[in-house]
Amino acid sequence: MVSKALLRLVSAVNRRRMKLLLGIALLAYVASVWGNFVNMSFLLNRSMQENGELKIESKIEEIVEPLREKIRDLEKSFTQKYPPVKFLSEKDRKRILITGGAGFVGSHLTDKLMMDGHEVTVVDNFFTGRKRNVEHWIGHENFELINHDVVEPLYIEVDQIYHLASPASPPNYMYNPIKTLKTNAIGTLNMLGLAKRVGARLLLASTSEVYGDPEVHPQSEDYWGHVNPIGPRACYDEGKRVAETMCYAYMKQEGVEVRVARIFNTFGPRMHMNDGRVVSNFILQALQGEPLTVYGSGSQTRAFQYVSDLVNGLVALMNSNVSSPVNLGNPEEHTILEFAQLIKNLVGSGSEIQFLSEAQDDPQKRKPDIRKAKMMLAWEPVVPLEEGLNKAIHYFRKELEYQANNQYIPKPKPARIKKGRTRHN
Ligand SMILES: O=c1ccn([C@@H]2O[C@H](COP(=O)(O)OP(=O)(O)O[C@H]3OC[C@@H](O)[C@H](O)[C@H]3O)[C@@H](O)[C@H]2O)c(=O)[nH]1
Repeated sequence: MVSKALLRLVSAVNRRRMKLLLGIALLAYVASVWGNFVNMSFLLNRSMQENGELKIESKIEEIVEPLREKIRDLEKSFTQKYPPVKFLSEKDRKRILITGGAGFVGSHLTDKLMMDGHEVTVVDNFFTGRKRNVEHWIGHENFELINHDVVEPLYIEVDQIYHLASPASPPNYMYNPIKTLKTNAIGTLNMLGLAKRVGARLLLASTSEVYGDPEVHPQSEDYWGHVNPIGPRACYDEGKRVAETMCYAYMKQEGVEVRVARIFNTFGPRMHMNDGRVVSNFILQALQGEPLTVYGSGSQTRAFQYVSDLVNGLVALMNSNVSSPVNLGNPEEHTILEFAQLIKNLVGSGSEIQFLSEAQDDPQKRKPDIRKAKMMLAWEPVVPLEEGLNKAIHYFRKELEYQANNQYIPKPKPARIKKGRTRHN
């Protein structure tokens, strides 16, 4: 009896304990489920938040990255790297003035003389020259750019003057004939005056156009030429002829050291898109699928030199002791029609060839006799025509892209005389 009662008591106690234990276990379970739930929702919340933050961050990144790039570009332009420049001792370093130094030929000459280690001052009135042609030197300690018209006097200390300032393409020099005459006459007078004052040597960039429409072929330096003094080209032809006359008057009367380069047709990168000469016209027309405009029958001939050959010739002449005129050109002669075909092929263009009326007083044949330059300067052109043309084509292709990005594509200028009165100063 007693044992049974005891057993009941123990099991009753156990039952209660069991219930208690079960209760506690249940509570613990509920607590843990609740805990997990809270944890999970916290994690969920956090990941959602992180996700949102990531999205915002990537959005910000999208906006900021182009700005960062702009800052990097600006920093680069402040710490500009220049093309490599040789070091020259004080004794060998010259102070050189290049008039028309921002133009097509002038800017290539600037590059050469800067890279050779000289101090170069470029003077340009930016009629046909462009700052873009020399912008890669701006800020360099050996370089200076002056916006100045050579028709006005210039006072500066220099050892050598390369006098290139003048429009050179027929449409440009015919645009304002009086200004062309003033530039070549008064401009050259001013530069010779400067050369005399400071004891500098002056090289005149003369032209094959002093031979006019030649009756002698090929043209050597002793040919006096066949120029129409009142024709549309006279402002340039006669302007350069009088510039040559002035050089030799200053040499004989004042002892100024002069060099005269008679430059034949030249082409290459940095010709102006609006230049209007045959090479830039044909290349631009071929690249844009427009007809190649041949003036006259296309049987007139020219011989074209690449600009780097010319620049080497100019420097060789300046530093030589040859004071009489020297032809600088490539004697490989072609008809203009052959030339149009060659450019069409090199560009791979389907453009047609269009024959327009002949330009007045257009020289019918031209080819330099370069025996003098070969003998006295040990100079001759080395860049083959096709190689030079491919470089020019590459340049104009890039220029067209550049212009397209800037929403402006100029059309080549036709070599026609402007009617009516033009302004000049
Ligand atoms: O679109 C054109 C442009 C020009 N031409 C012809 O191509 C020939 C060459 O003409 P350019 O205008 O290139 O040059 P030009 O030979 O007439 O004058 C040049 O001579 C030598 C340099 O001193 C000067 O750069 C420039 O005056 C000319 O017969 C001209 O009539 C065309 O058939 N089509």
